[in-house]
Amino acid sequence: MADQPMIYARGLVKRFGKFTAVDGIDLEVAPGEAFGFLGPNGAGKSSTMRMIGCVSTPTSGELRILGMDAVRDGPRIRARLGVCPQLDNLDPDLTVRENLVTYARYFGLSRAESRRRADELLEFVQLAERAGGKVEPLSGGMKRRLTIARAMVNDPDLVLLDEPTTGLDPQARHLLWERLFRLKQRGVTLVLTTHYMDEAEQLCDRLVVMDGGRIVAEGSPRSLIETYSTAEVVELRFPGMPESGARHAAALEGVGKRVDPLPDRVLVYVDDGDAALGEIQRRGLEPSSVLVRRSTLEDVFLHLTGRTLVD
Ligand SMILES: Nc1ncnc2c1ncn2[C@@H]1O[C@H](COP(=O)(O)OP(=O)(O)OP(=O)(O)O)[C@@H](O)[C@H]1O
Repeated sequence: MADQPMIYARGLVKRFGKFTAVDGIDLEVAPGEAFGFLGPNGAGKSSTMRMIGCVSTPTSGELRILGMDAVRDGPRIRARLGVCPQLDNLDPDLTVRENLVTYARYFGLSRAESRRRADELLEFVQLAERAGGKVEPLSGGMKRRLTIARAMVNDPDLVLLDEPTTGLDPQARHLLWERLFRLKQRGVTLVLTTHYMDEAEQLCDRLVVMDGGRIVAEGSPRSLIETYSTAEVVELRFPGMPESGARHAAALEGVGKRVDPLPDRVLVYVDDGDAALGEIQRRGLEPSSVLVRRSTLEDVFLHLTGRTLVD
């Protein structure tokens, strides 16, 4: 049981009519891992998560969650999952604490146990002082934290988070990441979807990059960057872009390992940013702005698909 994967999928497919949203994916998530699905809108991340959460039936393929069959054992699996959906579905008529207590009661906890569990979780997500207030006035970040607390009510083995920080401001995102990191430290297996490369880099031990319903790459953030990108990226903006982009990209050929013209900038993939800047100067190119940065998962995605993660 200890070595059994939390999630095991082989040839997993989800079709909606003739449309294939998830196109034969293989997955294994180990206990205690923080695992991510990174991809743009429409990549098939949510469709996969809904099958893992046993609220959507696979069209074909094998899917085992916590060692059980996702189709046959749905109710038993769901009882041991924590689910944080993309849209918060908190009850606006209840107080913050009552949202958790009501949920805990579904899982068979007594009223006293439910209140104790709710207070402990509100402490954990730093909402204790809002316990008696209504949900409505909470900020977006607070509502997300409350949704995460609710997902933890049944002390789940596996927590599924669908785009946990979409729509939140940077401060709220960082606070949420910090709390999720604590959960990970407690040994909870986290599975999340995101189209934010920084979120995937911060939280995930391992991830799959999804595009068009398929897995296009898999590994740790670091190994993906090492495999599919270079150590550094030089970002150059030129006057007259986007029209002048192709011309400037051609003039940059050979400066690094790869040149990618985007509408608003040209990316040059290099091992050594300083050496590349020297070469750019020698070639007499005159960008209006220059930035040297380290490679990210966004660069990996661009390399694999020719597109950016977020439009
Ligand atoms: N119930 C449905 N009926 C028909 N098509 C669907 C349904 N659910 C999802 N799709 C389609 O399947 C594709 C994958 O959707 P999915 O929500 O899994 O993508 P995603 O990667 O999670 O993107 P997002 O970030 O927008 O949630 C999309 O083209 C979507 O329109």
